[in-house]
Amino acid sequence: MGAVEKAAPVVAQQPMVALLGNPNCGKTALFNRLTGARQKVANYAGVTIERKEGLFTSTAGNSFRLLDLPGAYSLSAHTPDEEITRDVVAGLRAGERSPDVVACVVDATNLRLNLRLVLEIKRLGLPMVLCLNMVDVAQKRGIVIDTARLSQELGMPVVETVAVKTGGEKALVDALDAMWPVHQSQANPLSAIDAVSVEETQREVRRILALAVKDADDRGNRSEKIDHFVLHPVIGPVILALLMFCVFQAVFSWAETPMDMISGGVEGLGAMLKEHMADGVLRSLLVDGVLGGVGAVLVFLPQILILFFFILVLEDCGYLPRAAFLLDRLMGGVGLSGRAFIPLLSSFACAIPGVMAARTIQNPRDRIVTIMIAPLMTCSARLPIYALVIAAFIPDREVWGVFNLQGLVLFCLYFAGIISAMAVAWVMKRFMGTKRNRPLMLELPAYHWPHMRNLAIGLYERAKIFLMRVGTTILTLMVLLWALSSFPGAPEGATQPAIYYSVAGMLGRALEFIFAPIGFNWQICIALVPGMAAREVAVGALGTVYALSQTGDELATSLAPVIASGWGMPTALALLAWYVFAPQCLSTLSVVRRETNSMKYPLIMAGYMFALAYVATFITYRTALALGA
Ligand SMILES: Nc1nc2c(ncn2[C@@H]2O[C@H](COP(=O)(O)OP(=O)(O)OP(=O)(O)O)[C@@H](O)[C@H]2O)c(=O)[nH]1
Ligand SMILES: [Mg+2]
Repeated sequence: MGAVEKAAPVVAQQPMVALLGNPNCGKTALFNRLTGARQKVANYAGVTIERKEGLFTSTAGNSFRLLDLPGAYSLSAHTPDEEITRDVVAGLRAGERSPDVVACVVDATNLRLNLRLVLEIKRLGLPMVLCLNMVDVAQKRGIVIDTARLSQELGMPVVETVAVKTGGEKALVDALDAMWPVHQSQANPLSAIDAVSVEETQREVRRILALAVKDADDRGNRSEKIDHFVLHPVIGPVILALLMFCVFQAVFSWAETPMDMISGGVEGLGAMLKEHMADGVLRSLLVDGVLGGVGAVLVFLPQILILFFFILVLEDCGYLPRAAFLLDRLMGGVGLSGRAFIPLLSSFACAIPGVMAARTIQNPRDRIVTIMIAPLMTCSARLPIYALVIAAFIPDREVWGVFNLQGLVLFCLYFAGIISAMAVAWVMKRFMGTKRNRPLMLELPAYHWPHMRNLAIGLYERAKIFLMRVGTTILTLMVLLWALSSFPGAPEGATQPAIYYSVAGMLGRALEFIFAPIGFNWQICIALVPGMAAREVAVGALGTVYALSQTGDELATSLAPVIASGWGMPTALALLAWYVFAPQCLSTLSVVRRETNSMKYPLIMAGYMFALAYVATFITYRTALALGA
């Protein structure tokens, strides 16, 4: 081997270091710590699995490229994620440079599971360094690892890292520096891995563990004590429900001040424009189109961030896999596997990553059903609509002394989405024929306090995505809608506001035939048209439509009071029901087409969701009318 290495030339550009390891061992945390903001996120060519690459410069001034690979349990790939990881390290992916160094990241508290992959990768013969990550947790649990011995047994440098601590990555950087200059090398064929049986690998893992690791008696540790309650068959679900409940309460009560500040700012800006600009087309475009539309969506940033703050905290401290575990039985009841939990949970952010995450489900029927119900989970784009209508119609008061009524309604809307998703899954499973599912086997990580840096990065990314959408898609659609709503102008002797006679007004009135039975007026109908492209656009559209509907010269203040005086309670409830079900997101439908590689599923999805939406809205509206709400 030495002779071969001497002959190999030094890597010409910056060497490529690949971070590889089991899911959840801290690769991404390490990646973020090493690269900071110097990262590029894209997809692997032809598939929708995220590819993260970054750059970093070591203390010695050497510069490396870093690749964050999808987590894998084994190189004999079982899931599309694992396939990518295998192909990239083995240099089998066209257009993808194979790594020059593999930094294998392992969870130091779970070497028994993690070392198997290490041994597999070692057989590829690439230069390697082993990162014992989470040594902070290992230490606390009294796990003592003899790194020198481990390094000797594995035949590679072994370093200890704490990816969530400043400076916790230093040992890895030093180890990479020690490998400088990096020589070109070629991975052995994958058959080298298959040649060794799983049992043999397992035996080798046990042998090494016996030599290098002393595990203090693990029983009675903190996580297990906590899990005694959290995973309890009765107490567990109660805790889960309470937690979720508090989250939705907070979404309303904490967001109030920042929302007031944003809408105050938007209004102030509008007032300033009105004062300093002559009345005319440009002023109307800026005030009614841009500020009225975009401003109406922008105020929901605080609520979205608060919701994600909680989701990220729960994920980071290790609660989410437990929730999956708790819900496995519930999902089993409708014929879904617990594996569907993660895709469905992601769908609360947005159905698109959810649909893509369904790739990790091996059973094709389960996968299809999961994809089909993902858009029923309440995505963050619905939040603006829900929040707007709730703020306008649901009184902000206490119920039973503890709960805030607005939060309670929001909770119910989320719940309605979940329940109907389960019902649809159950029906689809009937149609497709049933098949028994194996119970969920999940690695439950130890609980730990969430890390500020991870939280901050997660929230920053959410905010960026939201603001990008506001600045691009929503802004464009708003300007377009403003144009459609402004021309042609009102005829002589008009009795209605000008928008009533515009192209959009005509369109809205035409649609009223379909939507009047479920309680929507022509303003809502207009807003639904651009709202077909993406849900939150409808809020902006209502902003524009109502800004242009204002008669006289008074300023269109925030939207909530305007709709509160314009709609009845039945219409408000009907609109909420509509948004629980309506398939108003073209991007989701196109991703479903791509992921299922057929037009059939997006069409079925759009069809069943429209039908559900219409029926649910009809019932809601008629019931509310009958009850005299
Ligand atoms: N205490 C502690 N926690 C860590 C450490 N490294 C990572 N974590 C936490 O472990 C969790 C998983 O980390 P990630 O970086 O997302 O793991 P990953 O390997 O990228 O996971 P996948 O992308 O799903 O394969 C996060 O909650 C981190 O905050 C560490 O060294 N110490
Ligand atoms: Mg990761």
